[in-house]
Amino acid sequence: MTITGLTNRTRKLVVAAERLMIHPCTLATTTASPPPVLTTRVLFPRSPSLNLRHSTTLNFTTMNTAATHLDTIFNQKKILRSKVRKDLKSMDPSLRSQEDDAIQSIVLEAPWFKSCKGLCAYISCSALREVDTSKVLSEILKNGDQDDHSQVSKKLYVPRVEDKNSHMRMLNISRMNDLIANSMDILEPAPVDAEGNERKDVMFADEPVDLFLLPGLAFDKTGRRLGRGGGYYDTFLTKYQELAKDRNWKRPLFVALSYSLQLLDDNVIPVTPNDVLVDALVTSSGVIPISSAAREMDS
Ligand SMILES: Nc1nc2c(c(=O)[nH]1)N(C=O)[C@@H](CNc1ccc(C(=O)N[C@@H](CCC(=O)O)C(=O)O)cc1)CN2
Ligand SMILES: Nc1ncnc2c1ncn2[C@@H]1O[C@H](COP(=O)(O)OP(=O)(O)OP(=O)(O)O)[C@@H](O)[C@H]1O
Repeated sequence: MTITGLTNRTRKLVVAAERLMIHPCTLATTTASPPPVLTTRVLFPRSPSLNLRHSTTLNFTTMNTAATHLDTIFNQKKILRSKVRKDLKSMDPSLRSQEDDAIQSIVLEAPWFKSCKGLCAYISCSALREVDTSKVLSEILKNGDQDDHSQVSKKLYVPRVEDKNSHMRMLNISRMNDLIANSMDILEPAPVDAEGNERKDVMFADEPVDLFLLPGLAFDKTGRRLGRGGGYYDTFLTKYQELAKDRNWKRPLFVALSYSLQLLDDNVIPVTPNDVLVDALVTSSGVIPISSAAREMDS
């Protein structure tokens, strides 16, 4: 069997399984509750026949073992997502609004935010109980005004889902009116602006972005992030990292915004080799720098 002819989902699984063989991932043996967390390293033998770049032949026994392991991880993610969604739904609304304000003030005051010239940020969706980004976004767009010189003016790119195959683009907007609700009720930009011009896609921009503000369901202090399961962000962040490397650009900072209840004990969040780690978290208590890049930016 060859890699060509596989469905998109199977191809993703094959690539993840191949990476799993090369970089065995950590499988959390407990889910969201209860701590303490014990983690098991699951080791798979390396198999030269699994390097798809050099061979199109798959070793099915090894592939099946890896696929079963991945299925277990995806199931654990699913269970954890349900638990966090439930916790978010029962979060006290006044606590939520306090945390929304605190997190956004911390972002607006952070040196890495103030100095950034371009960023990709999510448009928060209250139905999904995501940390609010509306104040941050309106501050950025206000800075686009010619009369406002209080901060470095920033180019803002926001997500647009193109299809169900984890394909998302980040398109430039200059006002909130540029947005319309999609089928998931998330605001996103139309591909063309009011004048009929194609919106700038960050993957084709001449200038890099310095920062990503990331959504998610759960996070930990080692940089793990549990998304909503679409694979949109992991796919996008991996591609953007490759672009930055090809162009010799500084890698942007990946910063996730988290309510306190979304910050879980270290290593409880199951991960696969495709999951991209974040550099820092912002909670209502402050910035949690994780990577060395984040520690440098925060000082
Ligand atoms: N504000 C925001 N925009 C975003 C994302 C996001 O997480 N937040 N995305 C990040 O990928 C992409 C869209 N992906 C999404 C994936 C799932 C759901 C969603 O509604 N999930 C439901 C469960 C649906 C189900 O299980 O069938 C939920 O989480 O409650 C929304 C957006 C791009 N834009
Ligand atoms: N059992 C499975 N086998 C193969 N692929 C799966 C399985 N379960 C989920 N996937 C796919 O893996 C991809 C990544 O899922 P993952 O759980 O890592 O997403 P996520 O990190 O929560 O999402 P995001 O990156 O958007 O924040 C998705 O495209 C999903 O369709």
